[in-house]
Amino acid sequence: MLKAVGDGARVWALGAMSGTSLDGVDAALVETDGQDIFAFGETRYRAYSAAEQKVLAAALGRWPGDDLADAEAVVMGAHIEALSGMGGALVGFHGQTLAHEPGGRGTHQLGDGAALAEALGLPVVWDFRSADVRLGGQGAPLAPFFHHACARHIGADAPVAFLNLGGVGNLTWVDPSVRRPEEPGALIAFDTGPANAPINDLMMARRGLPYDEGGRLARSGTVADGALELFLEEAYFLKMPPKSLDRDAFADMIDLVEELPDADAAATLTAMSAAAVLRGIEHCPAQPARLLVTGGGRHNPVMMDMLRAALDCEVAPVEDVGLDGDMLEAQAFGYLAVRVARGLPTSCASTTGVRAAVSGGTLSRPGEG
Ligand SMILES: Nc1ncnc2c1ncn2[C@@H]1O[C@H](COP(=O)(O)OP(=O)(O)OP(=O)(O)O)[C@@H](O)[C@H]1O
Ligand SMILES: CC(=O)N[C@H]1[C@@H]2OC[C@@H](O2)[C@@H](O)[C@@H]1O[C@H](C)C(=O)O
Repeated sequence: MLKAVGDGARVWALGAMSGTSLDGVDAALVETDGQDIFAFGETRYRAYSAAEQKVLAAALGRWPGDDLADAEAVVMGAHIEALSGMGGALVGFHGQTLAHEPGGRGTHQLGDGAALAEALGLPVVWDFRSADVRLGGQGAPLAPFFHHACARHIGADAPVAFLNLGGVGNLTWVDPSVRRPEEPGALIAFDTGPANAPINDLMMARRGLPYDEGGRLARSGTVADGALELFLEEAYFLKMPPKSLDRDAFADMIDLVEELPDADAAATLTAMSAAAVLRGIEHCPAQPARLLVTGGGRHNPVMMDMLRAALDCEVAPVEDVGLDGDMLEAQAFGYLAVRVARGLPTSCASTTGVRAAVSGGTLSRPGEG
């Protein structure tokens, strides 16, 4: 099987992502040779229960060596359930990010790829971020090489940008005329700032709800310009890419809206996330023809309207070009797994700041352990 993965032919790869919002595991099949995308296949979503989310939330900020047995059992159990029986020639297993300090202690994605390979009977590529960090990179974002393939897959003939609005936001500017993602000029990518995480935290603190469904609370409020201006003074926005963030890097921004009524606070946090994207676009070489939005934030019409009001380009969910915004990250790690199995790079200076293009990830085969 691995020979087939290694020989350059197209294969079906199974990708799995458990994002920073701790909602569940996304799993998706993608057919690729590690360069081009040929087809997208079955997808699955396995939600974490409230009890599992609690275990994972308690593990956030922890590092290898800490007692993480309960959290690891949650991550492994959910992935085995999600991925079993889906098929594919190999698996790309992101794991659950618990901590991310690329300039400090490193980056930590919980999950044991060797154990997953045993459980599924398939080769598993995992620990995608550590090698990049060891070589001086941010270890994130890693979806950009996949975004480059997506831009070519959808037939983009001008620069286009992908925006993922998850807990954190990340932006990839792609010039599809540059054939290989690691070539100069092909990509610029970085985390824009907070996206949904602060809004979710506010909703939980004030209303006991996980998120602002449809942006309804924000829609009924007024943006506090003073708080927005203070937020935009954050040094992060002036920093040139590449740059990346931990989920809670902006947790203090909730203090900026502490005195505001609920609706105004929600409107202001939503405006902050949109403004962070605008600042991000200013770091791109040119305004993209289109901003294609993926991740849960594309379901928030207030956030989408704020982006449309601030940007000159078309702002559309990735569904408009036939992609699946709930599964793009899972597909990305399936695609990246094939690149790792074939020794192709998964990040480079313009995506993570790594010294030289690197193929980041560990390959574990069943029967090795
Ligand atoms: N209908 C909706 N209305 C408003 N917000 C929504 C809606 N659906 C999802 N969201 C937001 O999107 C979030 C989930 O986004 P997503 O699944 O992309 O995050 P993630 O993949 O866990 O994060 P990351 O990409 O940072 O790892 C929810 O927590 C919520 O804030
Ligand atoms: C360290 C880590 O897990 N980062 C995530 C997180 O979620 C969004 C943003 O922050 C991005 O940097 C990254 O995920 C996507 C999938 C990426 O690597 O492209």
